[in-house]
Amino acid sequence: MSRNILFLSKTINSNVRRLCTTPTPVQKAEKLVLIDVNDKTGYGTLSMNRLPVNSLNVELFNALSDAYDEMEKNKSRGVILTSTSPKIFSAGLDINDLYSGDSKSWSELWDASQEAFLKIYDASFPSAAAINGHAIGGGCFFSMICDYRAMVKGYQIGLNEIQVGIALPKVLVMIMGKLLPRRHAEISLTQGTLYSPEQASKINLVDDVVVDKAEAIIKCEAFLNKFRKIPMDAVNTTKRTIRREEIDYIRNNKQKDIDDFVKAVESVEAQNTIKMYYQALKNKK
Ligand SMILES: CCCCCCCC/C=C\CC(=O)SCCNC(=O)CCNC(=O)[C@H](O)C(C)(C)COP(=O)(O)OP(=O)(O)OC[C@H]1O[C@@H](n2cnc3c(N)ncnc32)[C@H](O)[C@@H]1OP(=O)(O)O
Repeated sequence: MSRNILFLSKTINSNVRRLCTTPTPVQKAEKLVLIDVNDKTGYGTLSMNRLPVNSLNVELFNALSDAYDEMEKNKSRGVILTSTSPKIFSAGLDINDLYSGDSKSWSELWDASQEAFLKIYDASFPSAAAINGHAIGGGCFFSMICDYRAMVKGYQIGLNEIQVGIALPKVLVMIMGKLLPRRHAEISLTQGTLYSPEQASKINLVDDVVVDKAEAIIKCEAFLNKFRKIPMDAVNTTKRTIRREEIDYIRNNKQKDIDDFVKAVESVEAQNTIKMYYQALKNKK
């Protein structure tokens, strides 16, 4: 093919691609959390759908909160939290927002994250995480606040905030400190360790290691089924006793917790590290 024809063919192909992919104004935006309720079991599967990596921003936090509100309204028997991505549960906070934000946008981000945290952690039904891919930073955290975790082999999980340059927010420390044996929590939080599912299961970070998403869903359903014969009021009262410290901390210190987060993100050291981390992520290909 001559160079001119090759150029023409590339141009046509790229125009056709553009015509096929450019959304028209009438097209609806994709929902950030897809809800699928199983009529037989009464369980709702909530799939995070902010592709490619389900990075957590205000809109995704709000969509999670709204989905939980809907589950509460419909008297759900349980939720399975997962993702539509074939290989990522969630890559944590949106690094673009950490990199390019300001104190107002970081306050809004943390405010929305607190709301989503409370909806999930203080829900009146159990949540099980089907971790079908990498669960990093906030992605790991949102699986940790579910009542159960099944994770697919071959991916990584952990709270790596320290590597991104952010001092660990208090509620993350509280929850990891309760879930993991003390020594592992300390190492994990201060070094930002990422684990394979097999390693994570040895330190209580995940409950079961599975081969694929289908098996993760089966395990989650089996976990939720355990509550079918137990009165939910008794379960919820007990759960709230266990979780009171973290819930009260956020409810009673909302603004201080937001201020602490903003302070941690806006420090010069954190911003330099976030910038380097962001650039390394973009240059890795
Ligand atoms: C009240 C309390 C509530 C608490 C709420 C939350 C607490 C949160 C606290 C902590 C902060 C964090 O979460 S910091 C973020 C930590 N996350 C990470 O470090 C993950 C970084 N990403 C990766 O390691 C990898 O991308 C991956 C392993 C997740 C996937 O790798 P893969 O090779 O499959 O894909 P790419 O790396 O090519 O990524 C595709 C695409 O996505 C962009 N990307 C990835 N991660 C993020 C992110 N976190 N934010 C924004 N964008 C992200 C990446 O740059 C690629 O973009 P381009 O295609 O444009 O290059």
